[in-house]
Amino acid sequence: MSTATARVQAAATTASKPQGVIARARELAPEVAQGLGLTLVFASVTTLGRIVVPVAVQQTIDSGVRAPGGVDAGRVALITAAAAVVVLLTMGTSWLVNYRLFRATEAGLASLRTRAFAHVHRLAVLTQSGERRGSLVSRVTSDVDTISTFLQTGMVVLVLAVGQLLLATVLMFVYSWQLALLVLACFVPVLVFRSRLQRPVTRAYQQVRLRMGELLGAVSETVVGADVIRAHAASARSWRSVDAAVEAHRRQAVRAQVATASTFSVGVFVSGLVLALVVVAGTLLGVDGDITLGRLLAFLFIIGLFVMPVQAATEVLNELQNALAGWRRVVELIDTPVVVPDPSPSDAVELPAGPVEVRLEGVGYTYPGTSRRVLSDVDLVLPAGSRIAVVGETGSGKTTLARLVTRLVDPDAGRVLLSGVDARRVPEASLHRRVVAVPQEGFLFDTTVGENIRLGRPGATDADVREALAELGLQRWLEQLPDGLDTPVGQRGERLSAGERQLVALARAHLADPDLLVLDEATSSVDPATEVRLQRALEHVLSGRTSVAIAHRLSTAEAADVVVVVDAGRLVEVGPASDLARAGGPYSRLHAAWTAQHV
Ligand SMILES: Nc1ncnc2c1ncn2[C@@H]1O[C@H](COP(=O)(O)OP(=O)(O)OP(=O)(O)O)[C@@H](O)[C@H]1O
Repeated sequence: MSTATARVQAAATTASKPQGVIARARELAPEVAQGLGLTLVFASVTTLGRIVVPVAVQQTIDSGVRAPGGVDAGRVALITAAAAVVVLLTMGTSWLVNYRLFRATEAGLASLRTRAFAHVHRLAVLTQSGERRGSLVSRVTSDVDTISTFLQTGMVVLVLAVGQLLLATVLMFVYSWQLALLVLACFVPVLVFRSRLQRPVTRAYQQVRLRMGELLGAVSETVVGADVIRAHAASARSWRSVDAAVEAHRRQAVRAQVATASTFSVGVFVSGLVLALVVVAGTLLGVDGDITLGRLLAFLFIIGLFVMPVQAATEVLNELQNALAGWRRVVELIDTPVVVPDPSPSDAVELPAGPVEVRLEGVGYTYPGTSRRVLSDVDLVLPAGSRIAVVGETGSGKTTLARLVTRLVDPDAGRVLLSGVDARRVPEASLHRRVVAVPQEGFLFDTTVGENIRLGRPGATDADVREALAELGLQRWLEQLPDGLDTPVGQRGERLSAGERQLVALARAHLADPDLLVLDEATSSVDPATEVRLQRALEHVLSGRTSVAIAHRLSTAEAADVVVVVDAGRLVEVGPASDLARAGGPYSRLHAAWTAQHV
């Protein structure tokens, strides 16, 4: 087991216990607990305020309306006014409790979201890749939402409910221990029964969420793959899968609602029954002179105060479980070690100025979670300022080589030296200012052409962007665009052609002006005019700096100073294109195949 995997597992184990999750969550979002003490004081005042009404009823009746000397109107007015003041005060403290909790939790959750998002970015490209990307996003969005639901609504309810339950119980015993025992005798079995009944309800809702996830998956697949679906006339098939997912969700939601309604009805039935029993038993006690009318009426109010928290607490305990599960997933994400960690400040070294020399010494690499070595024993020196083309069959390891050179991954054997410095010792921020990678399909953001190019050098002016385009010979292309630099590119750049997207990606790299450029040449075919533009732009982008191009075109390989041939994870040939073409090895076969394509 690798140390990284061991660390992930250790983090997951510590955080899997509820205390562990809560302790780690407090470290990650300390704002949530800030001022909690005062909030709890306000919550206690609010709870105390709730018992004012039954006490006022009892006092009004027993010592006001049924006062020994007849109705004491002054006393009734005094009690009513006092009760009104306390109720108003309670309204204020209840507002304060909510406000303070919202403010603290929003601050905590905002920093948790930021940390989680930042961590997702820092995780290796590999950890983010594939189906995990969706689940990472859901951790930062829906998992944090379950936490916020509990903290902002559930926690207040829970704190108030516990206080209210205790106060109501004490008050019931103060007014009539016999009736209090009667109420408890009815509710204890209900509590036991409800917690049993709650489990299937929880499970049913988990299933509902699962079905909702499947439904969203089915719908998003039909939206994202709309073109393919239409092109293959496969709409019927996709609608069938969406329909099936909608139906599965509907059935599960009904099942969950039926289960909830059953537990709710039991609660309503028992509260009604208890009220009736208390009225009967209270009347009998009253006849015997054991309870006053005021106390009996107050008691009926208190039953309400007792029932409400019992019902609310069971529901909130559910939310608490969801929130704990949410915390656990977010904490696990944040505690997942970064696969390419930044060096410690004492170990950090900046790259020397000027074009970068790349040296690979005994480099080997195996993707995490796999056992096949995709690169082995790679020894290679790429002189500063030279132009290198990497060629090889699909799956031979070219992209992996590029990832190692740009430090998107670290080798598990050997080392990568950039201008003599181990890439692991160069801080990420400065490394990526000097070393820029241009992927095959450069991602375009849903903004203008100018903004997308400016991404290469934030702070560049429009004039800088125009100058970069002019240097690449793209002035005429820019003039053709409907709004010049302000032309919107659409989502993922879909309003531009594939070739134009590549032009934007090249301009972005040129503006960044790196000392080492690693480029995965696009394979998508473009029209001849754009092809010429691309070739010319590429020439400019690559000149004057060290460049490593994963070449898919003969022209790129032939223009390079050095061609590196990768085959099944090994370097099999290195040398000038003209020499390799005559050597009769793998490159000459590739060269022959390319030439045949162009005949
Ligand atoms: N993220 C990954 N996880 C696991 N295996 C991977 C991953 N990326 C690539 N591989 C495997 O590593 C091997 C080399 O892949 P690589 O992408 O480096 O090849 P390539 O030469 O760039 O291919 P192409 O020309 O098709 O882009 C392949 O067998 C591939 O299946």
